Amino acid sequence: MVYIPFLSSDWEPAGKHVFITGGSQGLGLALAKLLASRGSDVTIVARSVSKLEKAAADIMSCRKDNAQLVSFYSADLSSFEHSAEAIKWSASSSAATSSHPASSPVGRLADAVFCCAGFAKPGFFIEQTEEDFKAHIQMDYMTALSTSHAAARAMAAANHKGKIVFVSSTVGLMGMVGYASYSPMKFAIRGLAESLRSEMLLYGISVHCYFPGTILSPGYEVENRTKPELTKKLEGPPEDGMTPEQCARGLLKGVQRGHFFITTDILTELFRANTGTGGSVPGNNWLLDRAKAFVALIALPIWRRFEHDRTIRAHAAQHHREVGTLSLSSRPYTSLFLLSLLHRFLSLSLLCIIPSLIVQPFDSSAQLLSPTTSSSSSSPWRLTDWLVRWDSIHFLGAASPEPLPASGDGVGGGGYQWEQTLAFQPGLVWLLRLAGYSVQGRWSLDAAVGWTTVLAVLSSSLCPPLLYHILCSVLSQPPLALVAALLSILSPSPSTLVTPTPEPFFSLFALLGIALLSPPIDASTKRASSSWSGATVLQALLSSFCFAVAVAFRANGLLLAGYIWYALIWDRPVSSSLPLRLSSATTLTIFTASPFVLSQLWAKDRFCSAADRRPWCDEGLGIVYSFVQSEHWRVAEWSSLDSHDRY
Ligand SMILES: NC(=O)C1=CN([C@@H]2O[C@H](COP(=O)(O)OP(=O)(O)OC[C@H]3O[C@@H](n4cnc5c(N)ncnc54)[C@H](OP(=O)(O)O)[C@@H]3O)[C@@H](O)[C@H]2O)C=CC1
Ligand SMILES: CCCCCCCCCCCCCCCC(=O)[C@@H](N)CO
Repeated sequence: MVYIPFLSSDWEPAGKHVFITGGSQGLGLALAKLLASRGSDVTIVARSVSKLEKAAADIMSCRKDNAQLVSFYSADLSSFEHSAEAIKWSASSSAATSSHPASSPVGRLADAVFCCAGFAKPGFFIEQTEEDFKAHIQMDYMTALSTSHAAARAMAAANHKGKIVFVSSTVGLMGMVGYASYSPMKFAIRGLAESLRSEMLLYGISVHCYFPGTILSPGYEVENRTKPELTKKLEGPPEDGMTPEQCARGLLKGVQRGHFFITTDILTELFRANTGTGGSVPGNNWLLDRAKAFVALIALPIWRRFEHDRTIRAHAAQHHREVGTLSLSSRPYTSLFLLSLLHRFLSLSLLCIIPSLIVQPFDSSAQLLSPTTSSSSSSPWRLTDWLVRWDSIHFLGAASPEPLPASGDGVGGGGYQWEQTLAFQPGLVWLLRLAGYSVQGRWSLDAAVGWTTVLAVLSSSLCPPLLYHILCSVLSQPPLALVAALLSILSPSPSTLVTPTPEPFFSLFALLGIALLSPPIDASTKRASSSWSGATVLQALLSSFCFAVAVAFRANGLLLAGYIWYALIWDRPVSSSLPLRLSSATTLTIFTASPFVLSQLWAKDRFCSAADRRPWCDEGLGIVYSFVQSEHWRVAEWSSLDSHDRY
C-alpha cells in the first residue's frame, strides 16, 4: 500500500501509543506530558530509573483519562541491542518490572517513536578529545539510529504505518563554534531522517525531523557549564530560548500538520527554508517556503558576515589568551633562534671576515688599532680587523684601562677620556672591559672584541623569537607574528648585530622587558588576569629592571618607560586605586631611567669640577648627552657633515 501524504488528515494522538526516548526530562518529558494530556498512551525510555519513576508519575498526572497507560523503561539507547529490547518490551505483555504503577509495558507496538534522547558537551574543537567526539557519536547519533532502526524493523515487520520523529537542532542546519562535536551528529540525524523519509515510503511509515533552537531544559543547564563564552554569546541569553513545553507544542503541531522538517523559531526557519527545502526534502508550504528562502538569501549572508563571523574574529584575542591556543612547545621559538643564528654567522663571515681577508674591510676603523694588531701578529686571528666597525672603536677606547696604542688620533683609551664619548652609555664599555680581562690577567683587546661578539650574536639571535612571543599575544595572529619575526631577522644593518655594538644587548633587554609586561595567565581560569596582584607588581618590577639594563646600553631606552605606563595605567583594568598605579609607574620610570641619570651625574662630577668647565656644565639641565649630540654630532642639523672634523 502506498502512503499518500496529501490525503492523510491531521495526525490524532488520542488513543495512540507514543514511545519517547529521553522522556525523563527536558523536551522528552514535556512532550510525554503534552501527549498524555491529548489522550496518548506513553512509554518513556532513558537510563536513570529514579528520574524515569519521577517523570512517569508526573506524566500520569497529566492524563486526560485514567485508563491511559504510562510506562517507563530503563535502557542505554546507544546500544542497538538495548534499543531493540526497549521497543520489543513496550509492545509485549511482560510483567511489571517494579511496584511502580508505570512499570508495566503498554503492550502494543508504538504508533509514534520520538527520538528525544541526546546530549551536548560544547567546547572548542582543538580542546576536545577522542572521548568527547565518541560520546557525541554514541549519545546523539547512535541513540537516534538504534531507536529508529529498532522501530522501523518492528513497524515494517508488523506492517504498522507508524511515525518516526527525530530531534536534530538548529545546529543540524548550520554549524557553529563550540559545537564541532555535537552539530555533525545533528547533521547526521538530518541525513538519516532524509534517507528514511525516502525509504520508509515503502512501508507507509512517516518520518519527521525537528530542529529546535535553545531549549531551557536540564540538559541546557549542564551543557552551559562547559560551553565557551563565545558560543553563549552567539547563541544569545537564556531569555532567547524556549521552554521544553513551548518546544513540545511546536513539535506536535508540526507532526500533526505532516511537516517533514519542523522548526519553532524564526532563525531556524530561515535556515530550513534556505538549505533544508527543495530537492529531496518536502517543503511545508510551497509559497511561504520560497518567500522565506528569499529573505534568508538576503539576510543570512549579511548576518553571517557582519554579525556572526565578526563576533568570532573580535573574540580571537581573548580566545588565544584563554585557551593558550598554541602551546609553548609547538611555537617555532627554536627554529626562529636557529635561523637568526644562521643569519648572524652568514653576516659575520660574508660581511666581516671574508671581505677583510680578501680586500680592505669596507669600514677601516679597525686600522686605527693597527699597532696593537701588528704587535700580536703571531696570532692568525685578526679579530679587531674583522669585527671593529664604526663606533666600536670609541667604545673600545673607553673600555681599555690604559690608552690604546692607536695609530690615529681620537681613539684615546683609559676610560672616558674624550668628551664626545660621554654620550655613550656605559653598558657596552663595561661589557668590553669585563670581557677583556677574561683570558689573561692583563686586559686584552682581542678577548674584549671576541667575547663581546659571541654575546652580541647570541643576544641578537634571541630577539626574533622574543618578538614573535610578544606579537602573538598582541596580535593574536600567530601566522602574522611569524612573518614579522622572520622579517626582523633580516636587519638593514646586519653587521651591527654581530660586532661589539650596544644594539644587540639593547634590543634583547628592551624585548625582554616588553614580554614581561604582558598580563600573566591565571592557571585556574585560563584567562589573562585582570586584577592587581603580587605577580603584576613583580612583573612590572622585573620589566623595569630589563628596561634599565637597556638604558645602560642606549639612552633612547628611556622611551621604554612608556610601556610601563601603558601596562599599569591604560591596559589593565586593575582593581587598585589610580594614585597607587600612578605612583608605581612613576617609581618604575625613575628606576628605568636611573642608568642614564647616574651616568650624566657621574660625567658632571668628573668633568665639571675642573677649572676649565665645559659649557654643558652650566647650560640648561647640565646634561652632557644632549651637548655631545648637538656639538659633536650635530644631530638634527642639516650641516651634520661638517662635524666630521671634530672627531
Ligand atoms: N537543550 C537545548 O538547547 C537543545 C536540545 N536539542 C536536542 O533536543 C533533545 C532534548 O534535549 P534536552 O531536553 O535538552 O535534553 P536533556 O539533556 O535535558 O535530557 C536528555 C534526556 O535523554 C536521556 N538520555 C540521554 N542519553 C541517553 C542514552 N544514552 N540512553 C537513553 N536515554 C538517554 C536522558 O536521561 P538519562 O540521562 O537518565 O539517560 C534525558 O532523559 C536532545 O536530542 C538535544 O540534543 C536540540 C537543540 C537545543
Ligand atoms: C538573521 C538572524 C540572526 C540570529 C542570530 C542567532 C545566532 C545562532 C543561534 C544558534 C542557536 C543554536 C541552538 C541549538 C543549540 C543546541 O542544539 C544545543 N543547545 C544542544 O543542547
